[in-house]
Amino acid sequence: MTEQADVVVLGLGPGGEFAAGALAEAGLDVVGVEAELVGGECPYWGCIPSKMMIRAGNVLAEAGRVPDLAGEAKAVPDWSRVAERVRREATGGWDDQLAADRLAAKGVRLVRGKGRLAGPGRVIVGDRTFRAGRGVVVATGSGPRIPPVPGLAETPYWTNRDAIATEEMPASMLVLGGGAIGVELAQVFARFGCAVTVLEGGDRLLAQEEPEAGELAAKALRADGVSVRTGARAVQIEHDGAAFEALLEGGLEPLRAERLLVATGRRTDLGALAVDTVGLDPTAPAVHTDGQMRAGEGLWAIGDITGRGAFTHVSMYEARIAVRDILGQPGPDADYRALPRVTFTDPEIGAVGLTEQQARDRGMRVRTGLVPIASSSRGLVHGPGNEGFVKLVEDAGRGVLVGATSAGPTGGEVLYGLNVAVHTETPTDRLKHMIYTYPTFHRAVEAALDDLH
Ligand SMILES: Cc1cc2nc3c(=O)[nH]c(=O)nc-3n(C[C@H](O)[C@H](O)[C@H](O)COP(=O)(O)OP(=O)(O)OC[C@H]3O[C@@H](n4cnc5c(N)ncnc54)[C@H](O)[C@@H]3O)c2cc1C
Ligand SMILES: NC(=O)c1ccc[n+]([C@@H]2O[C@H](COP(=O)([O-])OP(=O)(O)OC[C@H]3O[C@@H](n4cnc5c(N)ncnc54)[C@H](O)[C@@H]3O)[C@@H](O)[C@H]2O)c1
Repeated sequence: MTEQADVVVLGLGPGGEFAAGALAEAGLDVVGVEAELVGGECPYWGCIPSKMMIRAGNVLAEAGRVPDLAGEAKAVPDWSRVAERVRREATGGWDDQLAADRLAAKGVRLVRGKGRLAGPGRVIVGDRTFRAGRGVVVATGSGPRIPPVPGLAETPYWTNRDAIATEEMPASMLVLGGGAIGVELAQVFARFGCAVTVLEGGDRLLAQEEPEAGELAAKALRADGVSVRTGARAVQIEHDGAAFEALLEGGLEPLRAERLLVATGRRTDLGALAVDTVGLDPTAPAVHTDGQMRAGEGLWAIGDITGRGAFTHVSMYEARIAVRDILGQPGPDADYRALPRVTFTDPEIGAVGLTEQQARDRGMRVRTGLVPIASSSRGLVHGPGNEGFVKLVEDAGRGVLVGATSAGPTGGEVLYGLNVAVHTETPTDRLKHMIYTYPTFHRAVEAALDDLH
């Protein structure tokens, strides 16, 4: 027998959980389908536990700066404290009962299981079929992309999930991929005494950001003892029961490590969702949507599955738009010009909008301004750990910022003002004539504006 609902939300990660709750609170009959844990990747194996781990590593690094600034401090890393905090405070022991109860309190009917589409407005979960009167929201997120390196699939490699859940700090770890996951976790593990090597196939870390950001990340990782190998690819991976061995392109000396973390990007599986039953391409890497997150008649898609940036804030942003649209409330289209992101290394690397190269590739006449944090008053005050920079990218034709990077001790927080500037297209001439608090890290923005050339 087909069960009726107004809306079925498929996947209850940050976007799906928000959408399901908001639609139910608005009075709709909502079924939320979740295959694993209500809350998705972010609270259990992503943002929250990884940032707790990073916080712990940063405290150790700060302790290491005490002798230069304040006297003596002895910090003895103990991973069990971090693992315990991740277990207790972040993930509740990887138990989603609280989240499930919260959703139920909002009126959502939670259905546990793997769902798939079965034609317009229809979702199958196990032996149950649901018919959604208003529509279906697809919010099934992404999983790790495992590269086809010979031998890798047969080894007990780690993904982010194993690295986040580990109770033991390995003696050594090889990280495949120098993107956000690779660099954040490499630094944490190194700070807890693990001998880490990052193998990045491209010519720099954080390839989606400014080259200066990749250089800074590499310098920071090396300072923590990480071996950073860019332009390096494994051609064969083996595991002998005790350790991994990676044979490298070019016949370079093989690398051995106790653990191997695969952090080479994310993937979606539209085939498994049977998107062909609603007329979409099951081989596509993402679900294409319009500005109101519509992917078809009575079909919305939000989060990692839309391919607009694998970030929790993108998923939540898109969820708000979809909720509004489903409720028939008018609102602006999704706008990704000022998409912000922060890589939570120490120093933090915040960025918004376009990189210099992306702006040039779009045919803009570009001016850039760049100032190191260390040369600012606040950088001087801060002392050790003051590495970073502010880089601005201006569309000189329109006199507005189209991109910016703020790297430094609080780079992610400094980003906020730049995010507003790019989003609102505030003329750079107006930005130049405002008052910047002294002595803050964000005051480097004023100097970078003066440096535009
Ligand atoms: C290590 C790590 C660190 C990260 N750090 C940050 C960060 O600091 N900041 C940030 O913004 N982002 C970060 N991210 C990215 C962030 O976690 C994701 O972008 C975000 O979780 C995506 O949300 P989502 O709503 O698309 O769904 P997801 O969180 O991917 O959840 C999707 C849910 O759908 C369920 N599902 C999938 N298929 C089905 C199905 N067929 N039926 C039923 N349920 C299904 C899954 O079980 C899952 O619970 C990090 C990711 C990782 C891995
Ligand atoms: N702070 C944050 O907001 C945060 C933190 C972690 C993850 N995330 C999100 O999760 C996404 C996934 O992170 P990620 O780091 O896995 O992916 P990524 O796409 O950011 O980086 C993957 C890297 O792996 C490299 N690579 C691919 N195949 C390789 C191979 N065979 N050998 C060596 N290198 C290879 C790529 O060149 C790339 O630089 C990010 O793009 C981001 O959206 C966000």
